[in-house]
Amino acid sequence: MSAPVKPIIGITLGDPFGNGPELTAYALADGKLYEQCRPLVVGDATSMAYALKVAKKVRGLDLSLNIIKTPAEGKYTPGTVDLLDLNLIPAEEIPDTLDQDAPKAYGVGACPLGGEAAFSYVVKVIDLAMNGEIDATVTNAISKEAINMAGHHYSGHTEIYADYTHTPKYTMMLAHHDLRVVHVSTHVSLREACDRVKKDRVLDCIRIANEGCKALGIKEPRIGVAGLNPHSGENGMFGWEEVQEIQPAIDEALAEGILIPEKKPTPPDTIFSKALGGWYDIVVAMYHDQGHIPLKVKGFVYNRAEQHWEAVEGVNVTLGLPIIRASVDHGTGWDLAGTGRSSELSLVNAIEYALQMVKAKKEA
Ligand SMILES: NC(=O)C1=CN([C@@H]2O[C@H](COP(=O)(O)OP(=O)(O)OC[C@H]3O[C@@H](n4cnc5c(N)ncnc54)[C@H](O)[C@@H]3O)[C@@H](O)[C@H]2O)C=CC1
Ligand SMILES: O=C(CO)COP(=O)(O)O
Repeated sequence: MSAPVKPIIGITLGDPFGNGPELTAYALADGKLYEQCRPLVVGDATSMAYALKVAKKVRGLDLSLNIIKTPAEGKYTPGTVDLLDLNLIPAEEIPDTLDQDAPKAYGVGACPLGGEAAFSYVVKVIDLAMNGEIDATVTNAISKEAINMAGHHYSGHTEIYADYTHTPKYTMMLAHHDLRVVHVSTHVSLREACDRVKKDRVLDCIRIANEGCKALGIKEPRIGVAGLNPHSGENGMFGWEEVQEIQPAIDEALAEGILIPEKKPTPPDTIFSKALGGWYDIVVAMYHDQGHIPLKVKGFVYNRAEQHWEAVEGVNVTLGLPIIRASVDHGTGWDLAGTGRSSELSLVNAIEYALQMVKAKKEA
């Protein structure tokens, strides 16, 4: 019997002056990954080649680069990084500090060149997935400032993916192992976020959260729905959104058979402690930081005495798309990018999540 065909996971390099290239080198240095999938990097050969040299210098890793034009040309064997080269970053644009004892941060930060390249990698990987040439996509961090400097007016990957896949209803999920959260709104001001707490959007997010958990193989997802105001408003004393918008959305979701154990908005200050205690498979948060802060408090662990991040874990998944997208949940890490001292855990988590979704999709 022939071995099953392994899924191709398209991984974008992210901003070429950010941490994506070196994290990709570290994640792909794990030969075991190749037992489960065929990783295909979408980016620039110049950036990847420099990151491989950093990986060799800092961690002693010996990886070779296979520059290809189509996914079919990949070797997909441990020790080789297969890269679809979009050829947008000239080698001389990459600050080279390899002759020093420890490589220094690029120090370039957000710029139109990096933004244009990062945006192009994302568009390319979406295109490959939409055409069925790859099975899932995983993204490294882009800088919102840089893509906007390059003239691409999006607030992040989520909106780019939604636009290029023509998806009207979607939401951002963050996950740290079994702790998951989706967001009613993301990159808008806090004032605007409050205005966006509307029954229809909350209901859409509950439905997408339910389907998203099923896409991860969870048969009967249990959903916690956060309130917006302190103590969920105390029946209008501290705001009416729970009464006027969130409860009606919950009632409709319950009528559709969706499992919301508490049947009402849960006070936001305790919902994540309950989620950690196993009350829900996923939480619906009312705005960006309500969901992001608890997930990053759990996933980002800083050792102040030794002055370094011990863990930067967590995954960002866009739910509601016709294709699979999982991502690191940290940013470009400008202060460390280029030094080889960033942690690849979040990228490894994202690849694992993408594989879990590919498997659940096949079994559905
Ligand atoms: N997934 C994405 O595409 C995201 C992109 N961003 C972008 O990243 C840029 C910088 O944003 P910041 O708010 O500074 O967040 P950041 O996550 O880049 O950095 C926050 C802190 O975490 C550290 N850090 C980040 N990733 C790390 C890793 N893998 N290993 C070790 N330490 C790590 C950084 O060095 C910094 O001290 C912005 O332009 C923003 O648009 C921010 C969040 C997510
Ligand atoms: O900035 C992020 C989370 O705050 C990541 O957003 P995107 O996944 O949309 O790029």
